Amino acid sequence: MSEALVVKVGGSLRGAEALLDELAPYPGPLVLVHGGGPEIGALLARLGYESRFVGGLRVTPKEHLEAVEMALYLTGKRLAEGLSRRGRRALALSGRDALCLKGRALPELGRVGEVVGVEAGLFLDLLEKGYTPLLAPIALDEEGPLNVNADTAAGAVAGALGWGVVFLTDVEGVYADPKDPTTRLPRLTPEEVEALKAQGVIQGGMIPKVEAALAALRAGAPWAAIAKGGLGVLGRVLLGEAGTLFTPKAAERPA
Ligand SMILES: Nc1ncnc2c1ncn2[C@@H]1O[C@H](COP(=O)(O)OP(=O)(O)O)[C@@H](O)[C@H]1O
Ligand SMILES: CC(=O)N[C@@H](CCC(=O)OP(=O)(O)O)C(=O)O
Repeated sequence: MSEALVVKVGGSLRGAEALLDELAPYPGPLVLVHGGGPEIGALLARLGYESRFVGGLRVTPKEHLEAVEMALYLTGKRLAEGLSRRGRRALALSGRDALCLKGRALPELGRVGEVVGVEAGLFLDLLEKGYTPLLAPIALDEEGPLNVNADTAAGAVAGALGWGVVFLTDVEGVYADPKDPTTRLPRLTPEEVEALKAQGVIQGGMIPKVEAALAALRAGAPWAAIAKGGLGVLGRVLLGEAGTLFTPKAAERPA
């Protein structure tokens, strides 16, 4: 239970003490990627901006980008402090640090991007020195910063490292009925995901999450899982007792 993991910490979970209590003592190496959707939305609203989402992605005009970064970076620093206070020394970074996330713009969404390059060596160097990297999902292209969905960023980082990835969120996994937590699907293959998307079962913020899980597999991650944040979740995911597990083929299980 000390496998190296990428863990994505989702919007609804930040500030939850239980999550920090779960992540801080995890015995293996962790690279963390955090979101900040609610914080970004709140800051944009205070500035009088409204957000529009397309396929679960926030349309980000250039004039919104500064607020997106400010909200994400404060979120990251708070998380880093919380983990560090619990004995896991964490450094809050973004793709602008050491140019560690390279992006490609999706111009129809403004300054939104996908990830095309990950400087995985930086994360390994920090881990070797005893620091846990905690990454905000901002990537760079030649014009500057891009707002990347945090699930997308986590999937790319997991692919580059070749590690399993757990997307922690506010639901137990993918549900067959989006409103009914008793309908959690314990495992999904890429083919099954496509069918659920076509049926409209996978909606909203769950779309970039499952797409990130599948992208991680394509990029080299051995497995990916979506699970609800809380005490004990990482161990339960690794035992196959919690969450929705994604593998390239139905027969494969995490190590
Ligand atoms: N089939 C589904 N199963 C579970 N949740 C779903 C499904 N389709 C859509 N969702 C929604 O996706 C949300 C998780 O995505 P999101 O809010 O973006 O989380 P996070 O902020 O943690 O990244 C859930 O709270 C739920 O409302
Ligand atoms: C392009 C895009 O949608 N970026 C996201 C980045 C933060 C994020 O993904 O936060 P959660 O994990 O909390 O949803 C956004 O602006 O909300």
